[in-house]
Amino acid sequence: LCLVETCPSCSVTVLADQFSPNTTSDVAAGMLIPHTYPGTPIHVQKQWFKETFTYLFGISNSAEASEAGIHLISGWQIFKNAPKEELPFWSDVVLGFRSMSEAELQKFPQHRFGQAFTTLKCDCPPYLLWLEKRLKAAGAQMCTRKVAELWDLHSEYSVVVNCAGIGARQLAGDERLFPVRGQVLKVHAPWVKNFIRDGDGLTYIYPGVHRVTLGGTREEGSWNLSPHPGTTKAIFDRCCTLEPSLRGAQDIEVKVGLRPSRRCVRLQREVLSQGGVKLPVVHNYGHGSGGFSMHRGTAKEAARLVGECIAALQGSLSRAKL
Ligand SMILES: Cc1cc2nc3c(=O)[nH]c(=O)nc-3n(C[C@H](O)[C@H](O)[C@H](O)COP(=O)(O)OP(=O)(O)OC[C@H]3O[C@@H](n4cnc5c(N)ncnc54)[C@H](O)[C@@H]3O)c2cc1C
Ligand SMILES: O=C(O)CCC(=O)C(=O)O
Repeated sequence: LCLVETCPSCSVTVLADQFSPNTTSDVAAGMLIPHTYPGTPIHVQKQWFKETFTYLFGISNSAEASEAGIHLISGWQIFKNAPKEELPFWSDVVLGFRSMSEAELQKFPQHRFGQAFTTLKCDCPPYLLWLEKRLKAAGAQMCTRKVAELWDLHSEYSVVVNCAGIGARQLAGDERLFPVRGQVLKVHAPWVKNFIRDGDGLTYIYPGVHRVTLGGTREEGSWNLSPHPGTTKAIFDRCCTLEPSLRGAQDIEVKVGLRPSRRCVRLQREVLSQGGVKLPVVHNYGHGSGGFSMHRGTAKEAARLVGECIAALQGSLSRAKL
């Protein structure tokens, strides 16, 4: 969508073997809480987060908010021990970041420190459907197709953007990309209004418009997409320790997704070439635990790189004419 908006003269086709609701992005809680990519400078990560926050904040303040599933949400991140950094790099991007008061901490007797703030949340299938609707309205084609090799696209398209998530491991032959399995529960508990996140990142309660997401797990290297019943019970018990009223939650649905993890998001141009024929590719994958938190910022950079590819193609065409 960002590409269509940046380069309205491009004709865009989205190829995917799975669309919503069958992608990793549909499993996510969709919270805007950044994770740190060790291989990317912090100022770049902050910029991606800020661009994403600003974009979604605009939607949350518009008449589209409900259909897009975007809303502000307030809550607490709590710690048993003092956090490594008192002020995370994103503390001045979210709204009203502050230390929790003693009175607030009384709700969490096992935790001694906490941060309170307001951030944004995307309700995942509705947000993805809203993006898809806007893309189609802008004239983009959606096509269900598994791509075996990026090169297979060279005769049909001038530039390829690779946003294949964990699928990029095979598609781009990238062994630095690995799955971090996450199991979550989606439950009906409409009385839960605030988010609660244990600072260890393992246990979280994220209320959305219709369902509350309870998490979670982070299992590096696991490709197993089947829910594990023992893990479901453990997640539920951990969340009930933080928010005992969840014992009354109903309609528990279990979801598993594979976070496409890497030291840094791969946002890069590459030119594939065979027998003198060239295919420019822009990679935009490896968002790990932060795909929602960073998506608009990384999409803007990917769209800028596509602009460079188009300029290079136009340059070589005019040279060929000369
Ligand atoms: C349990 C869980 C909770 C999460 N919670 C959050 C959160 O609260 N906040 C946050 O910021 N992030 C969260 N994440 C992370 C987030 O979900 C990911 O970073 C994000 O979904 C990655 O998006 P993507 O578009 O790169 O990948 P995907 O959503 O997996 O999309 C990749 C697309 O490429 C297609 N594809 C792949 N290979 C091929 C191929 N060879 N041919 C054709 N199509 C192909 C797929 O079918 C799919 O359509 C969570 C992840 C999990 C697992
Ligand atoms: O880490 C969080 O709190 C948000 C959820 C998430 O990003 C994840 O489970 O990967």
